[in-house]
Amino acid sequence: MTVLDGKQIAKEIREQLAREIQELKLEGNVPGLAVILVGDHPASRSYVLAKERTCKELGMHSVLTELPESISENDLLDCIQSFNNDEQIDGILVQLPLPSHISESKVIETILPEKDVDGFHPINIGRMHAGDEHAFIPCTPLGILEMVKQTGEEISGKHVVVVGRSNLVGKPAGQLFLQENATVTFCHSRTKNLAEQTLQADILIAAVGKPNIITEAMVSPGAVVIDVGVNRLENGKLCGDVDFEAVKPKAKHITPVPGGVGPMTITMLMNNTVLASKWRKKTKEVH
Ligand SMILES: Nc1nc(=O)c2c([nH]1)NC[C@@H]1CN(c3ccc(C(=O)N[C@@H](CCC(=O)O)C(=O)O)cc3)C=[N+]21
Repeated sequence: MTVLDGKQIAKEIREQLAREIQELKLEGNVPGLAVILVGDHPASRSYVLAKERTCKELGMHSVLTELPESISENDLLDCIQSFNNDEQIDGILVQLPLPSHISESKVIETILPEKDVDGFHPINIGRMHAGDEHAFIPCTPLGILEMVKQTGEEISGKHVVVVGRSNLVGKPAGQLFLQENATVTFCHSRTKNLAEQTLQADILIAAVGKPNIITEAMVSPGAVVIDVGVNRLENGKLCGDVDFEAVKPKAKHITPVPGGVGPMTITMLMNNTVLASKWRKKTKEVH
């Protein structure tokens, strides 16, 4: 059994990215990320600050815009437009969730698809489903795939069971593994016998948002278990969807929370921003 160290894997990828960014800089191309935070939810704020810190650490250009909770939808859309038109900005991320008076889909659809490093724009979702190599793939699913690849386990032909079907994690994660030639099953709150499904998994991805929903009896021996849950307990501690201590002895590889998928997510955002910068530069050269 191995516990997959997301922090360490993320660090190695960031070192590689830092080298790539140095080379891009020599060509006069500095990847730039704009992060927009609406309101001052403490957890969102700390994620956003972590994103900015990582940008700086990698030598990227970064701009953080903090807007009040009361901002109108139109003013937020204008702010996005100004980054769409900003030549120094390759990637735009609007931290979710947004206040209820603002339409998330309007916001996402205002971001230029070429700068949508979250991979949430319908154009990128469509490109990803079509297997287009110029799709931005959402950061958490990308992080999950990287962690599974790190184990050296073959993915092709394996049975991946995804528990959770959110647009941000569950759905794109399943799609990504389908593209890697896995057989994919999606489970959710209406799934009849959840354990019957999860016991079929060679690779089990838990992305529900409920502490300990995946128990030891639901995991088959030797499975790879990826825990995407980010649950804040009353005592302030962070925990995943998997009963980690009980499942650990049964799994071949398992990710902890914290220190698993979370750190990979931010690193994949940096990866997507570097890609955005390279792709945009190429298009400019062609035209
Ligand atoms: N537009 C948008 N894009 C996102 O990618 C996005 C978002 N909105 N809204 C919120 C979720 C959540 N998310 C996380 C990122 C890193 C950790 C992370 O690094 N977690 C650390 C622990 C951090 C802690 O202790 O709080 C860990 O798991 O080790 C967690 C969660 C990105 N999200």
